[in-house]
Amino acid sequence: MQGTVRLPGSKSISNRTLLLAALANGTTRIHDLLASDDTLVMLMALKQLGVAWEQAEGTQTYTVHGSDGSFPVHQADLFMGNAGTAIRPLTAALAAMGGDYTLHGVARMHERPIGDLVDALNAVGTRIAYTGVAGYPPLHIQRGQLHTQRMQVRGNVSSQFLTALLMAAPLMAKHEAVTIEVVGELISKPYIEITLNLMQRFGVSVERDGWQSFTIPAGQQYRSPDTIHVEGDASSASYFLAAGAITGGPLRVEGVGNNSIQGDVRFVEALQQMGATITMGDNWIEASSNGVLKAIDADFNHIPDAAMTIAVAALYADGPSTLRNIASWRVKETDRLSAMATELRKLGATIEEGSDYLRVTPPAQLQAAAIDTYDDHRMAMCFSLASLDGAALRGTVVRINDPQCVAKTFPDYFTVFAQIAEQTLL
Ligand SMILES: O=C(O)C1=C[C@@H](OP(=O)(O)O)[C@@H](O)[C@H](O)C1
Ligand SMILES: C=C(OP(=O)(O)O)C(=O)O
Repeated sequence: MQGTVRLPGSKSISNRTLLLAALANGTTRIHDLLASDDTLVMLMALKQLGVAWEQAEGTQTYTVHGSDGSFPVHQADLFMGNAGTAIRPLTAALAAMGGDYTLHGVARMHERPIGDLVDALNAVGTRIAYTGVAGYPPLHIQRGQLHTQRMQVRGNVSSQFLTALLMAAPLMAKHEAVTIEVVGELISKPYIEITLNLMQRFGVSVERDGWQSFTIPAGQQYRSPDTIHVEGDASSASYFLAAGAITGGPLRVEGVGNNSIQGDVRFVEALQQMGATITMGDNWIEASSNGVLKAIDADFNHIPDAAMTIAVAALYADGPSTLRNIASWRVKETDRLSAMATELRKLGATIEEGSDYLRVTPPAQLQAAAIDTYDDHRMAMCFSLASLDGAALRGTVVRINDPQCVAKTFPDYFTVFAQIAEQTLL
């Protein structure tokens, strides 16, 4: 498969930028915001909270009028879909502001943990209650009495809890510094770098001691940087880069490159280990190969989303591959370890599913299969790769059930995928 794909905007950067712009002093113009379910959830929530924004017609340029640290509306019932990057940061920001808010989402959102974040916040005086099952949304937030100089949060279930506290911290550090300590292990670390980078661009600096503690000096206010340009999504890039590696390519993605602040660009290191050739510019990445992929055995804790793409690319490798340290897969859009194991087996692979690892032994010949997607955009996108001709394989008939779930982060994924496939055939 050959060609060039212009990537949609990064989900992680889009939703962080929207929230920071909404909290900031001043007006922010955001270019290339991701258009998807997850960003729509954030945009609609901000509108309900009284934050004014406009979309320039026919573009993904948005102008957000910052509320200077305090949303105008103090009572709201907010639908968060299944967007972790919306519910977690908004919970912390709204709890810090105080008001009367409920946050809820789709059924799966009510099975995704949020207890470590709620514990961290309630320990310093916020009032967040569970209206369903303890530890999970829906949540009810009321006004509390804050004493936030020292906060503690666990980071072994999701890094988004630390991200949420960091982004809300300037609201709580008006007169005294706030220190956030990470208790135990922290997973998905590169996402914290995205958070700190964007906070910095909005004028807030954070002092850090490695991954252990983060101090937000008192008296800082988010200030609009005027303009923010959202990079292409590095996780979305992984499907096309893997397609280049599986088929020989070259396949190029535009929108991310050497200058990216997203940890998922490190997906290319895994492809390189598998024998692919990667070239990169400031704003593009290209993958090609000689059509033979090597098996890989690696820790994927730093790139949990893009790692799903490796699990499917492993079908084309020359032996068994092992993806380690991916327990967080179990609490995302679906139990991804179990879903991945079930669907890879349908294609003929031999799978060992551990509590926090997956071992994929490719079959001699892929079998045609109908793949279930579990309302998980990444299941739909990464299994599209199983339809490709590897060097040693003929194209396989893969049916993707319920493909519309890609709307979470990449609504026209299958149109783009089909365009590249057709161009290659011409
Ligand atoms: O902060 C972020 O933007 C994200 C962090 C990761 O979650 P965990 O920290 O829960 O692994 C990732 O899987 C998610 O898609 C986006
Ligand atoms: C885990 C994901 O999403 P969320 O931001 O909802 O956690 C994902 O996009 O793979």
